[in-house]
Amino acid sequence: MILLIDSYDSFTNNLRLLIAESTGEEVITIHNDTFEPEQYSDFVKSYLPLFEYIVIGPGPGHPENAKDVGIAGWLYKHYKQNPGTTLVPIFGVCLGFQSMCNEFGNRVNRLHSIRHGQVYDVIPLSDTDSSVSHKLFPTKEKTPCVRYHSLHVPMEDLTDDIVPLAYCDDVNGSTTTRVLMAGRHRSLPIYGVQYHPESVCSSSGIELVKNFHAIAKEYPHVAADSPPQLLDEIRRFDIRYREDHKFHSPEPSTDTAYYMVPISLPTAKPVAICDYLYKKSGKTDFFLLNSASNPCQWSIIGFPVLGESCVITHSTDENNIVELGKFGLPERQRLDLQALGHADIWSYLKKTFEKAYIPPATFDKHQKLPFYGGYMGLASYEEGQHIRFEKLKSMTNGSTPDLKLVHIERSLVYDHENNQWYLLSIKPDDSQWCKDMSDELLGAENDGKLVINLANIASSVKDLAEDENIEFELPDRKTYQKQFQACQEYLHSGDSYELCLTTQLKLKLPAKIHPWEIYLILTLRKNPSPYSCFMLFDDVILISSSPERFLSWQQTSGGKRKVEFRPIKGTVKKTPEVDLKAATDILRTPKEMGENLMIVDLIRHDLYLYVDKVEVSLLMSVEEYSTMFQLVSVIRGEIDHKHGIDVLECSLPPGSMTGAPKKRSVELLQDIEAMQPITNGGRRGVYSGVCGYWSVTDEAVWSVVIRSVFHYTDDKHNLDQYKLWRIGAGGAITVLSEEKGEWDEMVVKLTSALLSFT
Ligand SMILES: C=C(O[C@@H]1C=C(C(=O)O)C=C[C@H]1O)C(=O)O
Ligand SMILES: NC(=O)CC[C@H](N)C(=O)O
Repeated sequence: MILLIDSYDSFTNNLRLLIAESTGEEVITIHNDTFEPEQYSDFVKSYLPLFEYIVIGPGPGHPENAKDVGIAGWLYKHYKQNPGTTLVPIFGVCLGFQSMCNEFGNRVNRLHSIRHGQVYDVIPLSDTDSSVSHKLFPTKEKTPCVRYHSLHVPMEDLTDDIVPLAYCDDVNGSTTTRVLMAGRHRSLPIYGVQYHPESVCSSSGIELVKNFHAIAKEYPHVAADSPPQLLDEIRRFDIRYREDHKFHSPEPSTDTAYYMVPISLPTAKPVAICDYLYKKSGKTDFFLLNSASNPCQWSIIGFPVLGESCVITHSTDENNIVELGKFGLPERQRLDLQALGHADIWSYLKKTFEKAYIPPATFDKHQKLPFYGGYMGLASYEEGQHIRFEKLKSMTNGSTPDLKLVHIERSLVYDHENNQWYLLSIKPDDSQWCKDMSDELLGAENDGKLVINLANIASSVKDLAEDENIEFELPDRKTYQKQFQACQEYLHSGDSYELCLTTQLKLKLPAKIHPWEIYLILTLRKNPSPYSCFMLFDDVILISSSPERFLSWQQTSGGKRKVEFRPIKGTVKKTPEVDLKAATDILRTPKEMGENLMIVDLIRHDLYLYVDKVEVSLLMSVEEYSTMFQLVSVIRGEIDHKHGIDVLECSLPPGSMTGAPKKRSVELLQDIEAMQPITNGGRRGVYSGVCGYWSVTDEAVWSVVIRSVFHYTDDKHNLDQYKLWRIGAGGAITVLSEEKGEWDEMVVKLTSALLSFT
């Protein structure tokens, strides 16, 4: 068994998998603060003998801050003070390595040229130690490896205790500096590397771990035969151990009554149908998830039933309450989650979903569809992890709606590739509605009412900008400059490697403008995108034109789930001069590729929490959108014992919206973003969260809420004749960023939504 100590990095699970795969051993991962300082000595006595060796992982911060390293720093000290005893070998990675050098008398300084997500050749030095027959670097071969560090241990004045084992050449203009990349203690079984062998772009990670494994085996320490109860105890400390995560799928039921017919509406596109229904009734009691272009094949229109369909509301302002209402009715039932036996809203959702679950086999005799009914809705940024709720203020007069899900039993699903519509209902005894809806649509099609050219719809909508009462307020530039500086300080101090700094724009719209008009203008005319949505709840309205799919999961034939993330990171504005080729040249530079790589490694880590096989199937591909070019990667895995919703829960907020490492970055961003008063204590709300669907068959697609406008009906800033709409925008700040460039990128993104109103 191997112990991995995590210092809240966003790459730790990648390291765990690398160790497990290279050695075939069980790896127990604990946080550096899983034990309190007064328990450290007991920990060493009771648990340490269970392990063949310890890996001390990377993380934010500086080894001299006791809080940043926790038990890891103490362990090195303990080894230093007890050199004669039998010690369990240690392997330190990045912060874990810096911490080792620091404890043995070395300074840890800021790097002259900070490297985050950059590939460098690691060059081994000869190790003359003849007491061990294995070496960390047995050959002199250089290997390209990824660096994520702001700090380093100056190589030129290493203490005698530390033997350098590898370095890299860092070229800066005309000067080349050697940066220490690996070392070992002169006499104790402690080794370490400064780079990240677990990154997807590092070579020879497996060999490195195997070499250390062989070295560790030569030390006299032999892992004790462990009493099973001690093993059970330590496994419970593992960061993956979660008792409440079991999910019970019911047996396939054979008597699910449902209705599903393909209908032929050759001219109708999803927006045309919604627009037809809106024009006819003046109402928008539909929820639309629309894919105007690749890479999504499907669009879904959900029809909640007035006064019947359940709407789930959760606010992080009242974390322990879930509210249940009926679509279109103001009454809500308030339930206490703890009293119902739920640890949190996610555990409630899982239990509620189990009751609604219909195995995909039920629909086998029909066309396989992504959605047969289920939930449509959104989760805000604050529904994700690491938010410090005590600092937030509500955006509304009451509590801010953070999670909204409407249960959909009636829907229309459109297959863009085959131009085929499906009408569905899983509501019992619903054939009359199905017949009426189908007659209505076929009638409209025959009468030519769905033969609406999308361009015509778009141009028939009055340009919102003609309404001179529209006002908007950009984020304050001076404050943004301060925010940018604050980010730079944290990137230089080693607290973060990338910070996705975001701001919000206040948009005052006359109350008479209908949200559907905004949807038409935004998604048809101004910013067509693959993941647009229209969601009108009674307390929050979301109109999104997102290019970024966050997470999807699908069932496979063996009852497992295939999950896929599609992060975007790296942005270039489209201009007459910047075409695909020019954009590719700009995006294939260390700055943009480093930004993307950091998020790819972070998402691999999020996914590896529950999944043992993860692959990066697309790395930094340049994609073209309406107003910009972006770098896109795809990360896939297959989950066995857990479910898609577990992956969603543990990977929110989306890494592309936080930066890395996620926990520290979210905490820092909350304070930095609070400098702009509109954010109410660094609250992002719906922006930066996710929206999408979760089918009763347990398949789902969630996109990132960006390039979107949203409105809280009870927003603190609403005025009598005006509604306050919000548009969020931001971008990843790295040490290679310039303030003006980042401000401009943020404005381009704001503008992609704001264009609808100007
Ligand atoms: C933060 C936004 O976008 C995110 C940041 C990106 C970047 O830094 O390049 C790209 C896509 C999104 O993940 C936004 O659109 O507001
Ligand atoms: N990846 C890491 O562990 C980084 C260590 C340290 N915080 C630095 O920035 O240098």
